[in-house]
Amino acid sequence: MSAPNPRPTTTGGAPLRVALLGCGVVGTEVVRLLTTQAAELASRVGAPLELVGVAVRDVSAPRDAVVDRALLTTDAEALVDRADVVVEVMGGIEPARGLLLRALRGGASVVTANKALLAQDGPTLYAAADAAGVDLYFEAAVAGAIPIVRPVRESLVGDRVRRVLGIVNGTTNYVLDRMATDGLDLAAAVAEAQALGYAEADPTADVEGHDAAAKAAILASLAFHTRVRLDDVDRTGITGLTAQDVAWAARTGHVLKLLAVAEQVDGPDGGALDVHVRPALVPAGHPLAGVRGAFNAVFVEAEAAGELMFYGRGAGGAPTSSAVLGDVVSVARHRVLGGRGPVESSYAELPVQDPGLARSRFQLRLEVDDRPGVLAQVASELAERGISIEAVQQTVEPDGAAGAAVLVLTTHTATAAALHATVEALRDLDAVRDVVSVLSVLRVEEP
Ligand SMILES: NC(=O)C1=CN([C@@H]2O[C@H](COP(=O)(O)OP(=O)(O)OC[C@H]3O[C@@H](n4cnc5c(N)ncnc54)[C@H](O)[C@@H]3O)[C@@H](O)[C@H]2O)C=CC1
Ligand SMILES: N[C@@H](CC=O)C(=O)O
Ligand code: NA
Repeated sequence: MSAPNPRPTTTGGAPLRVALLGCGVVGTEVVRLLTTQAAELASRVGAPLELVGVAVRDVSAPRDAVVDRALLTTDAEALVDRADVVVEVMGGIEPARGLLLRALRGGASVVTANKALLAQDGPTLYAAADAAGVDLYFEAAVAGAIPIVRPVRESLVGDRVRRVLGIVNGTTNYVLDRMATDGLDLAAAVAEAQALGYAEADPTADVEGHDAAAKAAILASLAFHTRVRLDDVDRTGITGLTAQDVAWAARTGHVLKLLAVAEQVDGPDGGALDVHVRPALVPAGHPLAGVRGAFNAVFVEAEAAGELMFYGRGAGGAPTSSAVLGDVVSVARHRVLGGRGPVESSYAELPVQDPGLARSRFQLRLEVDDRPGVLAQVASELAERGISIEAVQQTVEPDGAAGAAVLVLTTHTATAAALHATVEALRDLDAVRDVVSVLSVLRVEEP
């Protein structure tokens, strides 16, 4: 028989009071798990979890039957004040920020799925949690159900992460997948993602890359022990992509994905961070290319561990509620047993690199005059700026303009600044009718 636990309990087995802020797609599923798994959760925590209230905007709005209407309140502050654990799934900056600060300063532990808030003002929340000696957990904020915050913050903390590559937005992955496989247009695919509960309240946050940028900032902060904020992330969404871009990706052996990338680049004093979100051409054989629908995946390259991939459902009420409940159990256990979990560290304080200095391979698609000497002119503009060409493909499209050819150039690694200067110069050439697209190509590390 094992010895009795010598650590003091803070509750003596009394129920822990849980307050839920927000009862939408995720909140409803959190209520379902708290209700249907109550007995098992109590065993895992060492004390019952009692849902003491659910803060909503409108108590009379229609709700899933699993939500006990007697728990609904519009007085979120009063609810926060009588909770041991506050679960925030309302989203947005205010009033979520004020409520979570109130909770932390009052000594409650906090679980949140709110990546927008963490990426904008995480350090204020972390400081409040530190000052009060309580937990602030947020596994659901990055890649939904996939355990990635905990692995990066805890499991890999003894290693040195070099690069994190993520498909971290389910909506945009769903949209790109539907465009590639079913020929849907962007608006129709976004409407489907909204109906399935993947999209943010304002889906612009998804398609313009803000949601992925928030997750990139959180992952970069954890992986590189540096405070990276939303504004530090160089961001491009998917609204500029066309059906042709998606089709050409396939023709050149790639799949178009919206990637969130955080990488430590070499340089003096430990180097700098390149943190960006942008559509990228992923070679069809890379594990990230096979991530379909609303699934997410985060590919981590670490010095000792090598390559790791975390894959699963990154959006949707039920998957996200799994991550929320995992955190609720962790913080509740800490309250029962005493102590708190690992906290953020930002000792490295690496600067974030100027986006113009970021290096990538690129693919340019041009519409050019189909006549002798044009390829040489184009190649000379690249050479003039030190950009080396890896591959060239030229075709005359059956439905193309008269006398025009499509030229697809893939470059070796170049800086974004050199590439953009080249694109401007190409646009000025008489023989170049249009620079139709400029896309990054994922750099694949040799094993
Ligand atoms: N839906 C998903 O797949 C995922 C969502 N998240 C995050 O979870 C959070 C919630 O997302 P969803 O449930 O999808 O959003 P939702 O829009 O379905 O639900 C949010 C709920 O909070 C309520 N709310 C907003 N402000 C309020 C206030 N001041 N007082 C009381 N209630 C208020 C809204 O009326 C709504 O019912 C967001 O931070 C989101 O980014 C994270 C991972 C996945
Ligand atoms: N809107 C987000 C939800 C999860 O964070 C997404 O589409 O991934
Ligand atoms: Na997660």
